[in-house]
Amino acid sequence: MPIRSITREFIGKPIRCKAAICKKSGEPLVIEEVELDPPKSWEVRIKILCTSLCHSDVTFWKMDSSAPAAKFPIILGHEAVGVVESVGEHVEEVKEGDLVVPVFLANCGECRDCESRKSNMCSKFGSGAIRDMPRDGTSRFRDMNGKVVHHLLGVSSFSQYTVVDVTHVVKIHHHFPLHMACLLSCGVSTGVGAAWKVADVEKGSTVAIFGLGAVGLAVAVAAKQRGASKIIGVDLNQDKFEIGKQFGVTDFVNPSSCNDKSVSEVIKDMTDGGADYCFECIGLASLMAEAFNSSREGWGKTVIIGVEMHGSPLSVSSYSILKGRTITGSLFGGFKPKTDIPLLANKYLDKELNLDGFVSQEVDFKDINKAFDYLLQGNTIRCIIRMDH
Ligand SMILES: NC(=O)c1ccc[n+]([C@@H]2O[C@H](COP(=O)([O-])OP(=O)(O)OC[C@H]3O[C@@H](n4cnc5c(N)ncnc54)[C@H](O)[C@@H]3O)[C@@H](O)[C@H]2O)c1
Ligand SMILES: [Zn+2]
Ligand SMILES: [Zn+2]
Repeated sequence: MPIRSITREFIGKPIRCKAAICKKSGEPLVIEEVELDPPKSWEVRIKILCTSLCHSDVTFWKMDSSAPAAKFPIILGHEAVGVVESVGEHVEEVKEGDLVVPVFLANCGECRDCESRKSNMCSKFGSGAIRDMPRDGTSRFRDMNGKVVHHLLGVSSFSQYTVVDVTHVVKIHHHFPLHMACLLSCGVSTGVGAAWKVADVEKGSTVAIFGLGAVGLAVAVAAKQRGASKIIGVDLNQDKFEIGKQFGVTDFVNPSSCNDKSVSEVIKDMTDGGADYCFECIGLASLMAEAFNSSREGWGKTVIIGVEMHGSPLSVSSYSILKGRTITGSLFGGFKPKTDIPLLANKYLDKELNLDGFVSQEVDFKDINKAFDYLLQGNTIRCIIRMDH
């Protein structure tokens, strides 16, 4: 049976499937059977075909169990592609068999923010139901003892099936390559959007990217496509220079080889006073400040993409801001998922945007913990997790 096909026998009923459950902060995921309810009104049940590990999953995985936002057991995973198995009442946008990308950011299309050109922060459903379903705050997953298992970021893709609110679902062309669709679900779209929509990088500009994971490399690809003259990668992993060159990185700074200078001083020297655009794609407040300090006085713009791993506050000098530098941030690169993912998909198909090279490993679902090992060891860009069905 082709993997994309769906069976109709569970429509309207709970379905039993395998999910990788995170039972405690920082512990390996455990693959177990769960029961998943049918979709309620405005919800979509999706058969996940493949998923991948974004650093934000690791941040939630590591979150201290005593943190107010922490809820265990939980099903992580928010970068994925799948096929619609069934839909709840009022769902007209997608139907059984459609290929869809679930996204952590809601896009209702009707609220003030969704209607504004200036925002992608859907104010009706918020910036991601961090836990459980956005409309009623309950979970659709239970373990075999009937105990609730929580959702993450409105997606929970580390499961053979998941239920997602329709505002978090984007339909894509049925023949679109699965791995690429998976990448567009979070990391790659986020990086491209940050460069194109948030920073609006222009031809000839200088760019500094802190962190050359999938997100940072996507910033590089997008900055190159806009004609940036210098794209400086900053990473502790020296191998990322050679890797980065394939994505448009032209220069490299390893913070551990800066001797007595700070990274920002080195970048200022390399850019005749500071980079036009700086991006933080790691998730550490100290590096967000360093990125900001690397930006040029007068017009330098810093975009925060990283999710601070420890929740630490950011401290920058107000005098630096007086000198005309700006600092901003974005979720999902400022893109509106429902309109911008299909646009990016078309740009990829039309060869206007080269997104090859992001998949560095593939593992079977049963080996999902290997994806965590690769990311923690720093030798991955994106690891695709193939779902078995
Ligand atoms: N804002 C959003 O919407 C959004 C979306 C996706 C990911 N993110 C965040 O973006 C960040 C990057 O995600 P990713 O999946 O590309 O991560 P990743 O782990 O794949 O890449 C991070 C890179 O940073 C480097 N690095 C780590 N610590 C460093 C340090 N102290 N100095 C220099 N380099 C260092 C690593 O070597 C690695 O190359 C994460 O914080 C993630 O949570 C945000
Ligand atoms: Zn992500
Ligand atoms: Zn909205």
